[in-house]
Amino acid sequence: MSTVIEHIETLLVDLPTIRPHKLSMTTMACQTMVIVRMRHSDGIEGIGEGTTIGGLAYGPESPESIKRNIDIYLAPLLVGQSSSNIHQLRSRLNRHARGNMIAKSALETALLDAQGKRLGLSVAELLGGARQEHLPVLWTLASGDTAKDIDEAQLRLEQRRHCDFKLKIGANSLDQDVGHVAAIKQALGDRASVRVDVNQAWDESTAVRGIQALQDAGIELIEQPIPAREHAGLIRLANRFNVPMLADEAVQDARDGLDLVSGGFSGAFALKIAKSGGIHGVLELAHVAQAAGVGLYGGTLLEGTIGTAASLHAWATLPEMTWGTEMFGPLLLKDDIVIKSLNYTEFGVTLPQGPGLGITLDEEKLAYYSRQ
Ligand SMILES: O=C(O)C[C@H]1C=CC(=O)O1
Ligand SMILES: [Mn+2]
Repeated sequence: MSTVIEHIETLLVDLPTIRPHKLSMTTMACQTMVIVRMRHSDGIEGIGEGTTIGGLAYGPESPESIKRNIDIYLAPLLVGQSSSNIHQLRSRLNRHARGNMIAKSALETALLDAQGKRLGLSVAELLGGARQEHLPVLWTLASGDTAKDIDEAQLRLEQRRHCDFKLKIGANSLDQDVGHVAAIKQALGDRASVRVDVNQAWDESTAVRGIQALQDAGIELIEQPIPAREHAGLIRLANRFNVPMLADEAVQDARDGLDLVSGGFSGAFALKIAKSGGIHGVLELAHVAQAAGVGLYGGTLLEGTIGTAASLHAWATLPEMTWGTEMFGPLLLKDDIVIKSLNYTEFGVTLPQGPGLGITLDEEKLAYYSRQ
């Protein structure tokens, strides 16, 4: 008899951050992850993670909606189904439930983790094999204080932890933001690549002024300067400036990617398993980008170790990414819920080894940080 999905459990896990993390739409002191535990009839458990930023501040799914929608709508679509045909299970979820991409991503991760454990293969091997085992990782400077950000960057450089930095701007006035970014770039000089993420905070005319000033200050990449839906505006900005644009909230999946490139967008796409409903969806977007000559960037919604590992297995199957990755989520958290944390060395992270994700839950820590 074939293996079936027997039970799906979801847990809300709250982990404090090492310092306040200030974005244009929220300031985080804690990260909430939805952890999925999926038990199969052969005794194997697959784990997955669905995580967003700042409750409902970042996007239309909150941790609580992810958990409830899995429990009430998505899990019943999977329980009793055969475990191993992941494409069929994805179609079933998409046929019966719209949206909920983060929830779907968490479930697909758990399916892939279980299938890998069953076959004795890593998730990257299930996807055809890893082309890279060590991926570059940037760090986001977002303490809200210029001097603190400079100290943090110097330390990360000395530790050989990170040499690329992304600054979160858009919460303050344009002049304040430009002053902040230029001061950090000047302090770090050629030792570091400095990029910004505006998280949709500007309108197009503010963006024109802001990007010109940031380009003059030596900033290397401008992420999502204007609202997600303004594709035409993002294309205009990409064509107007030498500094490249990185589409993040504007590009959820392959369809968005196709719209942008067919409209004349150039630059790069931030890939996130959470935006695209999981690993297969995000690889579809990556393939559109590759075909169109758009650069790749491995993005995060600040997931913990499970979601970060799942993303790394996906990125590992791609050729070297033009803009590296930002898979630093676990480093922003004070503690972890896994036995062995990811290994960050030499300005990057190593792909975890072993069957499935290569990650084992720490039951005590999980119980301690889980919401009652
Ligand atoms: O890119 C985003 O919009 C979300 C996230 C990634 C890094 C970070 O600090 O926030
Ligand atoms: Mn972003």
